[in-house]
Amino acid sequence: MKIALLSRNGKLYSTRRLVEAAEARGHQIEVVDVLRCYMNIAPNCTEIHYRGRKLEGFDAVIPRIGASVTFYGTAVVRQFEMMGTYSVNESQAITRSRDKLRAHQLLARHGIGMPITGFAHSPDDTKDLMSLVGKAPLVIKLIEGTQGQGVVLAETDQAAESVIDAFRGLDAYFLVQDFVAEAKGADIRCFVIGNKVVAAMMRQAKSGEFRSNLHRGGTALAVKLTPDERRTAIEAAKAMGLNIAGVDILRSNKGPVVMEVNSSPGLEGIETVTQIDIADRIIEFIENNARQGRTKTRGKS
Ligand SMILES: Nc1ncnc2c1ncn2[C@@H]1O[C@H](COP(=O)(O)OP(=O)(O)OP(=O)(O)O)[C@@H](O)[C@H]1O
Ligand SMILES: [Mg+2]
Ligand SMILES: [Mg+2]
Repeated sequence: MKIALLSRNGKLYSTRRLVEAAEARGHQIEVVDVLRCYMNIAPNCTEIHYRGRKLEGFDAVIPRIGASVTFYGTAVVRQFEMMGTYSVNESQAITRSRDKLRAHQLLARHGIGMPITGFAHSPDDTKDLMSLVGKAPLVIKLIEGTQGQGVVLAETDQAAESVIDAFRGLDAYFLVQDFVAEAKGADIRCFVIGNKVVAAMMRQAKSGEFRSNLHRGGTALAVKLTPDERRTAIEAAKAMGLNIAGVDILRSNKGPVVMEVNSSPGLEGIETVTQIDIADRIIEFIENNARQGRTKTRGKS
């Protein structure tokens, strides 16, 4: 197969591993910087150009779209889909999971467990919104944060109100969530490929911190999932329409609750901790599923 790996940086661990795995399985793979793709958008003529040449003949695309380039990155993936090229994660699915508001609505619609979550626009509704979600401690997070940035724990109702006012002052969209204290600063990253969880790790926040992100000094170890956790992760990925997903869940008193679904989950932490060759499993999945024209996006050329 000829595979395009959409990634901004060929030196990243995940990018290097996917290239290695594809080549080891006898495929041709090219790392393509998504921001250097440009498109000819005309009736009955769908093309992508890259550094002075036309990109063509690809059997599959692996999108690794960073949060800061979602808008342009998904447009490029959509263009590939319009050309009939199979994308292992579709543009629509990436867009769905990136927007935390939309993602939570979809999870709720599918009856998947999540922390009690509220959204509001007007400052006049802050008090009532807080009463819907429950009493402090509350977690307040920006809709488009990553690596734990913009995720705040408010220990009292007063602190919660101040944080909400501050976010509003910045014109930022955020959600208000019930704090799952019983998770004790640990969350579980489930790596889903197709309809299987192929690897999982638990991330524990450093002491004095409630955010378990490795970027915030958390540590990771392999973990055995319960059948309920496994099912929840698979259903969450399916609700987004993602074939490859990193589903983050918390162990709450009412069972597993999903915090977010990542469409470009990193490989470094989880491959290191579990010693599972996830890159190889991704390429294997593509071998079994990539077909010309297998995309839900309309308007194939
Ligand atoms: N409702 C909650 N209850 C308890 N802990 C929480 C809650 N929400 C978030 N956390 C903790 O804060 C961390 C960061 O939250 P979240 O994953 O939502 O933010 P993020 O900025 O999107 O991070 P990521 O880099 O994983 O995308 C979580 O990994 C978890 O440890
Ligand atoms: Mg996130
Ligand atoms: Mg997270």
